[in-house]
Amino acid sequence: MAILYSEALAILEASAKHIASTRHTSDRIPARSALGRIVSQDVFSLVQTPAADTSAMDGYAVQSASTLHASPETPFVMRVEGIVAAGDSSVKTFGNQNCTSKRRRTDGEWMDSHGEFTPCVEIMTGARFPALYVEGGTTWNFDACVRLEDVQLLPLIPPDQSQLVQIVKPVKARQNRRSAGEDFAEGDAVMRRRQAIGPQHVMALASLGIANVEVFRTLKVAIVSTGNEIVSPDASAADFHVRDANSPFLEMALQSLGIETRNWGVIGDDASRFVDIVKSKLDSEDIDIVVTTGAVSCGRYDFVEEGLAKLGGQTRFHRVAVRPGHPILFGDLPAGDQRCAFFGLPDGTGDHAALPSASFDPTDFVERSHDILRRNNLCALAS
Ligand SMILES: Nc1nc2c(c(=O)[nH]1)N[C@H]1C(S)=C(S)[C@@H](COP(=O)(O)OP(=O)(O)OC[C@H]3O[C@@H](n4cnc5c(N)ncnc54)[C@H](O)[C@@H]3O)O[C@H]1N2
Ligand code: MOO
Repeated sequence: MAILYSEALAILEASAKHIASTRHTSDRIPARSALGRIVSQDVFSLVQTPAADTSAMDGYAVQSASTLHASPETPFVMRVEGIVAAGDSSVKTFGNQNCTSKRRRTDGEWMDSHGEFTPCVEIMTGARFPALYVEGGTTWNFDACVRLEDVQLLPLIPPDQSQLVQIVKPVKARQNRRSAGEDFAEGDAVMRRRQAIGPQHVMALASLGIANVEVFRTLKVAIVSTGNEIVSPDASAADFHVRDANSPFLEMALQSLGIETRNWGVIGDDASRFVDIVKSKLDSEDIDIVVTTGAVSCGRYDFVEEGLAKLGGQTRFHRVAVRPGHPILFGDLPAGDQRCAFFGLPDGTGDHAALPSASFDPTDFVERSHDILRRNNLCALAS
């Protein structure tokens, strides 16, 4: 007796949940090998990046407030006190020769109201902003960067060849300054559970020093074709043979979802041989779902249900009141000390894409198990 489609879905859901809950679901793997994998838990940043305020441009770190009156008519002149590049922990000052403070031009032209040159520091893109700079009792806060292109170099001044630079418009507060934590602050979510890892995530994780991620285990699906008449696609085939078209289709369909597949080959219409092969394969490898094609109808050689029982498996449903795909069988069977899911798909090429999820996320697994029915065009309920 066939059961209703809705009943089949309910059974599938309950069994899939049960199976999923008894199997280990996630792996911890290097982020750099995790492309396409699904994270099984939220990933949070433990640090901030950038780690410190950095310059977004090559130019000069200046105190913006002191440049307020810069204009083409009244250029604002600064003396370059040092240089800082990405990777430097502090400013390299030009030393005594170039850094003697409070030098004055006799005409006072390039001095501030105290008769001193305003300091600045040459800064490279990505360099940390210099800390507060104290010179002769004055504290300078280099809060902004003026681009190299917006600065004019003036002739070096003897005797120590100090470099003076001038600008002709004010610099805005924090101009060209990237804030610490601008990309990620400490505690920010980098990825959310069930997100697929893309190249951009690998980049973000790398920038935060997160080397390993917890991902849902990739589902492993074993595929078995049944039938004495079935031969491999590359075999020479007599007119009573049928080339195995189902397993290549299933392999490709599953692999396109990132699922690992194992092809256990063609097994003739022989329940005992089926039992031996499936048992020894399940003993040697952790498989989540076994999918067979053929041999689920009611003919003399349709042995799959019998084979499943001999393996200690249980049929949860066999035959759903829908066409095509009417004789579909679903159950589970022992696999080591756990149980794995079992789908016995009916015959014909192409009309059954058993497409469970790429990952062993229990919720996803259930949804994707439904797809096995849906993609079989089983949605058209038969009466
Ligand atoms: N008396 C009844 N007979 C059938 C019924 C029924 O209710 N009463 N249901 C029919 C329906 S519906 C279907 S669907 C099929 C299901 O048959 P099986 O799943 O048992 O499949 P087989 O008999 O093994 O093969 C049928 C057909 O498909 C070809 N085949 C099988 N495997 C492959 C493969 N890997 N690659 C290519 N082709 C394959 C096989 O050679 C047969 O031609 O049962 C109806 N019968
Ligand atoms: O159920 Mo069958 O041919 O109708 O797939």
